[in-house]
Amino acid sequence: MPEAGGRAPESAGPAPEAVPVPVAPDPVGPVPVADDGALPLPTPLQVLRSLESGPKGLTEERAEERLAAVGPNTLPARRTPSLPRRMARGLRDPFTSVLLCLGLVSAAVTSWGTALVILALVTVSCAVRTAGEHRADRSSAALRALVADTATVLRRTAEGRREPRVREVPVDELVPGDVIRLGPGDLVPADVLLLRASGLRVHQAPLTGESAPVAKHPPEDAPSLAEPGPGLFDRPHLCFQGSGVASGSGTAVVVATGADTQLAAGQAAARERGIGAFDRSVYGISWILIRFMLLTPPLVLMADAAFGEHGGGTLPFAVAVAVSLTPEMLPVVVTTVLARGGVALARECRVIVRRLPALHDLAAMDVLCVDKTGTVTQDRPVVDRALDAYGRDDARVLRWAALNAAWTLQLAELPAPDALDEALLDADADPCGEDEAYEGVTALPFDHARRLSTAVLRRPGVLGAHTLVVKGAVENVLERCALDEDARARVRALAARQAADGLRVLAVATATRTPRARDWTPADERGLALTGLVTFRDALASTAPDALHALRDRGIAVRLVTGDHPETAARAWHELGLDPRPGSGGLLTGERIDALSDEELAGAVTRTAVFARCAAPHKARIVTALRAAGHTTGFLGDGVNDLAALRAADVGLCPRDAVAVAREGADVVLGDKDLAAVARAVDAGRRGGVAIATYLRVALSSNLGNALAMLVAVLLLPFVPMLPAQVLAQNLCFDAAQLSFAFDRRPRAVPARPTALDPRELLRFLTRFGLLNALADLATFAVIALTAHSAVTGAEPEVFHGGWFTENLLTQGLVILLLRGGSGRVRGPVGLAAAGLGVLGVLIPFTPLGPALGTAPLPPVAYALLALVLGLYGCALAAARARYAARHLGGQP
Ligand SMILES: Nc1ncnc2c1ncn2[C@@H]1O[C@H](COP(=O)(O)OP(=O)(O)OP(=O)(O)O)[C@@H](O)[C@H]1O
Ligand SMILES: [Mg+2]
Repeated sequence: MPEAGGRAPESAGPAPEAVPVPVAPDPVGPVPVADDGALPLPTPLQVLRSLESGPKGLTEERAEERLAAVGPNTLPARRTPSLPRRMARGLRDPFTSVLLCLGLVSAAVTSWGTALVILALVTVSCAVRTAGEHRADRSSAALRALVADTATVLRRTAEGRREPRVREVPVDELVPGDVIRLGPGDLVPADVLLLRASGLRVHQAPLTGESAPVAKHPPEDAPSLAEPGPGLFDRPHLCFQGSGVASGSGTAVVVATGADTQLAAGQAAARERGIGAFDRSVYGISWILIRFMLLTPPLVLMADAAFGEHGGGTLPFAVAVAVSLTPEMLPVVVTTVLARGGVALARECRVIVRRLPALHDLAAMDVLCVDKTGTVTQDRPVVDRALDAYGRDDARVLRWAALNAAWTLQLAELPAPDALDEALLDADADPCGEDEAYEGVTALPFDHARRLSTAVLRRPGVLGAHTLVVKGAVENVLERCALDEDARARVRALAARQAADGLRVLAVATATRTPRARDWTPADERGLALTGLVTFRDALASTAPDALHALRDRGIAVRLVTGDHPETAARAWHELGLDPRPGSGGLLTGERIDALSDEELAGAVTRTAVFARCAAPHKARIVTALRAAGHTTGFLGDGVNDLAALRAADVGLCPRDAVAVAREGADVVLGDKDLAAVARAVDAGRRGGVAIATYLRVALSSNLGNALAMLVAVLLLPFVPMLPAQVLAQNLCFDAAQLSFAFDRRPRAVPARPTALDPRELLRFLTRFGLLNALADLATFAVIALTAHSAVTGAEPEVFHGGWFTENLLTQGLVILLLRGGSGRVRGPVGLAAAGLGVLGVLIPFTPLGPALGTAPLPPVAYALLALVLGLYGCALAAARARYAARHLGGQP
C-alpha cells in the first residue's frame, strides 16, 4: 500500500484552492485531498481511511451517526430567503425603482401627500408579490420531493458484514465517506474522489461554464495525485457536485457534502440560464413604458410654461401623471399568474414547472421536438430475433450480445443497465453460464457518441487470447468490421429491412487479440468479425399518438429527433399517424446535418419532420436552427444525449423518469408517463398568457388615455386639472381592480394557436384604445362645461375634478369588462372589481372623502349626459375590440 505520499494538510499549509476540509465528525480528521502541488498527496486509500470508510463503503449505523453530526447534503443556496430579503429583492424591478425616484422628487418639493401615496403603492405591490412568490415556493418545494434525486451508494448493514448492499438513497442523506456509483446521466451528488472509473466523462458546465465534457479517472498512483492541474476543476480525480455524467461510469468516495462542496462555497458560482423569451418581452415592454414615464413630467411642465400658469401645483401634478402611467402591478400580476398556473398544473396534471416563465414559453411554443426512445415509445424493449449476417436465426449472436451486456454492467460498475442491455439480459438469463465460461477483463461502456459498447473477455485456462465483444448501432459496428463492400451493403440492407418493420437493431461483432498490459481503448475496436444482428421490439406508448395530435391541433408542429436508425424512426413516425412528410425535406440524418451550414440547416429543419442518427450535438443544432428560423421551440427528451438540446430550447421538457441531468436541465417535468400532460401544460401557459396580456392591455390603454387627456386639460384649464391626491387615489383604485386579472377565473376559450407577448402588437393596441379612452375624457369635459353653466374655463375646479373622477372610474370599469376577452359571463373577481370601481366612482364625490380629493358632485343632469357618453364609449369599445381581435389577434379572445 503506497502510504509514503500521505501528508496531512495542516502540515502542508493552507492550500490556495484546496477542497475545503470536510466535515467528517471526530475522530475523523480533515481529509487531505489536494495541496499546492509542492507536496505529495494522499492516496485514495488514505482518504478512505481518514474518513473511516473503506472501498466497500460505510456501515448504515456509521452513515446515520455522521448524518446527524454533519447535517444533510443540501446546498445552502437552495434554502428559502428570509422575508425581509425577499421584500428587498422585490424593490429591484424597474417600475419600483422609477416609482421610488418619483417619490423622492415629490418629497424634495415637499409634496408629502404624493410621496406618501407612492410609498404606499410600492409597499402594497412588494407585499402582494412577496406573498405570491412565497406561496409558489412553498408549493414547488412540496413538488420537488416528487422528483427528488437519489444516489447509488454502497453501504454495509453491519461492521462484521463484508459485502455491501448497493442501494438508492436520497441525495440529502449522503455523508462524507460514502462510496457511490456514478453512471451515464447521473448528477454528481457531492464532491467526490474517484476510486475507479471506466470511460468516465463529466459535464462541468454548471461550475466552469465549459460545455464540452471532460475525462475523469482515478489517480492510478500517488505521483499523479501530486500533479494537480492548473485549476481545482481540472483535476481528473475529483468530480464536483453539480456536474453531470456524460458517459462512462465510476465509483467514488464522497469527500464533501452540503455547505462544504465547491458549488456551495460559491467558488463556482452556479451559472444561471440566460433570460428566456418571456423575460425578454416583459423587459422590452417595461423599458418602453419607463421612457414614456420619464418623458411625461417634462412634457407637462413645458405645456404648463407655454400655455397656462397653474402656479406651484404643476410639478407634483406632473409627477402624479408619470406615476399614473406606470403599470406598477405588472410584476405582481406576472408573478401571481405564473405561480397560480404552476400550482394548478402540479395539482391537476402532475406537471412540475421548474422555471415559472417557462409557462409563457410553452404558450408561445410552435414547434416541439421529441426524442423517440422513452418519450414516444415505452422504453421497454424486448428482444425479437437474433440473426446471422445472412438473416438466418442464430442464437449465438444473442449469447454474445448478452455476454457483452452482462460484463459491461459488471466491470464498468454501472449503477443500472440501460434498457437495451436489460432486454438482452432478460432474453438470455445466464450468459456467463457453464458452456460459455468467459471471464471479464475490462469494459468500454456504451457512449452516445461512439454508439458502441465493448467487453474484453478471456476463457479461464486459455492463455494468450482475449476476446473483444462489440455491440452497437449497425453503421458504427460495420465500419469497424473487416468486410468487403458487398457484404457490408448486404448487412446494411438486412438491418434496414428489420428497422423498417419498426424494430430496433444492434449489430454484434467479435475479435480475438493477444492479451496486453496497457489499457484497452476505443481505438482497439477495429478489424472485427461480424457475428450478426439482434432486433428488439419497443412499442409506442399508447397515449403518444393522441397526445401528439392534440399538440398539432393547438398549432404546434411536432418533430421526431432520435439517435436511432432512420428506418426505425420513419416507421415510428408513421405509426404515430402524423403527416407523413411535411414539405419535401423528408428525413435528415446526423451525417447529413454535419454537412450543412447553419443557414442551410435553418432552411432544412422547417421542411423536415424526422431526424435520425442524431447525437447530442445534432439535437442541439436542430433546436438552435429552428429557433433561428423564428420558431419558439420546445424539446422533450429523457436521456443524457438530450441535455444539450433541452438547454438550447426555449422550453425543455422531460418525463419524470428521465435521467437526473435531463431533469436538472429541463424547465418542465412531466409527473406521469402520459404525454397528454404536455397539451394541458400548453393550455395552462396560454391561459396565463391571456391573463397577463389582458392586464397589460387594460392597464396601459387606460393609463395612456388618461395621460393624454391630462395633457390636453393642462392646455385648456386655468387650474390644475386633477389634484395629485386624486390622480393617485384613482390610480390606487385601478391597481386594486386590475389585480383581479391575476385571480381571474379561466377564460373558457383557450387560444387555439401559440400566443406570445409581442411588444409591437401591444403598442399598436394601446395607442388605439388609449386614444379612444382620451376621446371619452374629452366628451366628459364637454358635458361638465355644458352642465356647470359656464364655459369650461369658468367651471368650478371641484366640480370638474369630481366629474372627471367619476367618469374615469366608470370607464375603467367598462374597460375591465370589455377588454377582458374570453367568452362567458364575467363573474368572480373581475366582475366584482369592475362593479366596485363604478360604485366608488359615483359615490366618493358625495362622501367626506370627496373634498379631501378636491372633488364635488356634478349637477343631476350631468349624470344623465355622462351615462350617455359612457354608453357610447362602451359601444365603441366593444366594436373596436371585436375589429381588433379579428384583424390582429386572429380571432383569439
Ligand atoms: N447499450 C447499448 N449498447 C450498444 N449499443 C447501443 C446501446 N444503447 C443504444 N445503442 C445504439 O446506439 C444508438 C443510439 O443510441 P442513443 O441513445 O444515442 O439514441 P436512442 O436512445 O436510440 O434514441 P433517442 O434519441 O430517441 O432516445 C441506438 O440506436 C443503438 O443502435
Ligand atoms: Mg434516448
